[in-house]
Amino acid sequence: MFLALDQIGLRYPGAAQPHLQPHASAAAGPRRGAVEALSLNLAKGQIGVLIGPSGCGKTSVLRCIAGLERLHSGRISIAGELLADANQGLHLNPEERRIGMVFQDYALFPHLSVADNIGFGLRHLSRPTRTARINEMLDLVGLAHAAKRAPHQLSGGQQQRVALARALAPAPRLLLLDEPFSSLDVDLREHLSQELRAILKASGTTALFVTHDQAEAFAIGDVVGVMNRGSLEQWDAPYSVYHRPATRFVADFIGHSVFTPGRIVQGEQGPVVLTPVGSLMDAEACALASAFPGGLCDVLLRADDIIHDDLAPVKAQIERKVFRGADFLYTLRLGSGDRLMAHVPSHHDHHVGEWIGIRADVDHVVTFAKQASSTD
Ligand SMILES: Nc1ncnc2c1ncn2[C@@H]1O[C@H](COP(=O)(O)OP(=O)(O)OP(=O)(O)O)[C@@H](O)[C@H]1O
Repeated sequence: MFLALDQIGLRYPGAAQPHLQPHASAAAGPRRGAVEALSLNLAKGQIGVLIGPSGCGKTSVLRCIAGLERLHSGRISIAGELLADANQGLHLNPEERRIGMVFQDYALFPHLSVADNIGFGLRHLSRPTRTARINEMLDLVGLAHAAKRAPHQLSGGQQQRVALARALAPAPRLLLLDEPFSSLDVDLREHLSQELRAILKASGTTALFVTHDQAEAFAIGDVVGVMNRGSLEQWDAPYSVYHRPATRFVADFIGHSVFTPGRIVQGEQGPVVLTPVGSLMDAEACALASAFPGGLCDVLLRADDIIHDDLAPVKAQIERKVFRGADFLYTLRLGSGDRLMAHVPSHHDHHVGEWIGIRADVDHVVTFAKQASSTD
């Protein structure tokens, strides 16, 4: 693998990090670090994305790779070259790693033109080579017309593209991007995330991107990783992270979903999960009844899995609704008391308190061991 993180750990000197262990007690074991035994791989040219709640350690992982933090444990290599190894006490300095970084604040030099910003890391090159590379980067990010402008004469999105071009200009082996679009508005972010992916692919750049935004993660990443409390809970294709969450945390964190009580029984064509919204089948991947005591489990039901259907025998009462443009996100309560969520096209504008017909249309049945409270 091109980029390999092997069981890396990071502890900030003197940091108590109490919120990393909200229920900490002597029985909870040793103090957790900001990053704990985290492993991941990226192939050359792949784009990886890390997402997770605030404080879970995403930025810390990037800082370890960049060489801004020393590893407490584990090792990091690029193309087989060790950059850091806690056991050997090896730690290459950031400038020795040939890694580019793009941050949330574009950190452009205000007194330099766009072209000179992009050429900043190329001062060791001859003038013609440098100019050619700057022009190549300007074309890549679609800013050839703005070469002579100052950064303040550009929009936020354009400035971020200059920052990207500047980071790519020295042809880093790896590009790290830490929430580069977080100060931009939603429409622009969506546009830029597609553009970023195209630029990274066109230049064959291997990249690791950090974001809070799931839509952005899915739009950009070849591989998406979900972090929780310093650990990586899943590192997988975006489709799998959404449809085949490896842990309950990932299932809960990604998308709008609830866990509802279910019971797995053996049907003629494979396991069937009995739920308050009907029987679900996924012969290929559903857990067997024997996976849980008595077949009792919690079933993941995403808002996309619940279809509003007036003719459906199962009825649910609308508790809350949020208008999202193309659809409403309804929070529904069944007669049994179980809660569900549903994305319903916005022309189905029902009132809070109304009962509507629903049915489940689940392609991938995901089950977990039962927990005491399974409705939220
Ligand atoms: N320099 C530091 N010294 C001590 N603790 C730190 C330092 N930097 C980060 N931390 C702690 O390490 C943990 C992980 O922080 P990090 O910034 O990596 O998380 P994050 O997932 O990137 O969060 P966010 O999404 O809010 O940026 C947090 O508990 C944070 O408070």
